[in-house]
Amino acid sequence: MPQAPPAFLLPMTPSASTLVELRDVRFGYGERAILDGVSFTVPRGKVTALMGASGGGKTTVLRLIGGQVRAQRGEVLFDGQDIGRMNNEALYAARRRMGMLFQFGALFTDMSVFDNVAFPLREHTQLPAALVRDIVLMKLDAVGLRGARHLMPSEASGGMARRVALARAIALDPDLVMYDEPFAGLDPISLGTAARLIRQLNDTLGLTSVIVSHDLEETFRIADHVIILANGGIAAQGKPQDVRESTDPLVHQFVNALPEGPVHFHYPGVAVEEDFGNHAHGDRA
Ligand SMILES: Nc1ncnc2c1ncn2[C@@H]1O[C@H](COP(=O)(O)OP(=O)(O)OP(=O)(O)O)[C@@H](O)[C@H]1O
Repeated sequence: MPQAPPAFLLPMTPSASTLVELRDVRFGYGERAILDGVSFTVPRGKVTALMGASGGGKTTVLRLIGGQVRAQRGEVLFDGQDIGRMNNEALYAARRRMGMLFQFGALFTDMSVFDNVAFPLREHTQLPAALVRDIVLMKLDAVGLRGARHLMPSEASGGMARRVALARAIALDPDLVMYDEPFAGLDPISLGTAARLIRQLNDTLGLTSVIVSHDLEETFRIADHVIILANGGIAAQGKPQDVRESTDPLVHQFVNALPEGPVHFHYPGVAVEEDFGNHAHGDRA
């Protein structure tokens, strides 16, 4: 009997409803696995929130999708193609379809708001200056900052800077936008504005959004799909309401922000009675 070809040789057909899929992914820095056996899908056209305790590997998932790191096992599919098996050319092409907004969305401080948003267009396209100008103004308009184009980043508030970074992230009309902690450090009003903007841009521009955030309330409000990472795997995924009502102890601890539960407050170490008053270990710290 002829043997079936190995799974990775089978052609992958992009799914109409899924833009990103992780299948049984393992990844660790060094020996320690940060993610082990992680599988989930990011539905096309929706806002997906990736949540979980600090250090649980959320940013690492974004880096796997962006191809900054490669899975040590399993597959990370973007529109049906395995990011981990792409050559540099294919990877750059895939990345051009992704907008990334990392923590505090660092702007180039020596460039105006306009030039910050124009940067990816000038860098990655041959568009004439007049068209670049129109696109930049359109993107700035989408985030409510067309009038602020001449400002330097130092003249913008934290919330405004975040919106400029967002305009820059969508400059090349990506299919996917990934946000790492888009609400960190924002006051409640700017936070609400940023959240609504993410939702609105997702829907009006036909994007797919992935948000890594610790802000439960705001994130649950705007997300269609929530994935909770814990202990290297997926603790829960589904509609925000379903996840909120989960009876799983770990998910319950997380969505109710309880200090104790399956996720421990203490970093693993020797027992407290072994550590205090015992100088035999010879620890200096
Ligand atoms: N470049 C690196 N080298 C070694 N370890 C790393 C590196 N980057 C991250 N880690 C470790 O990997 C784990 C997961 O990090 P990651 O940033 O993905 O978590 P996170 O869920 O995004 O955390 P947070 O919510 O605090 O941002 C952490 O324990 C972190 O210390």
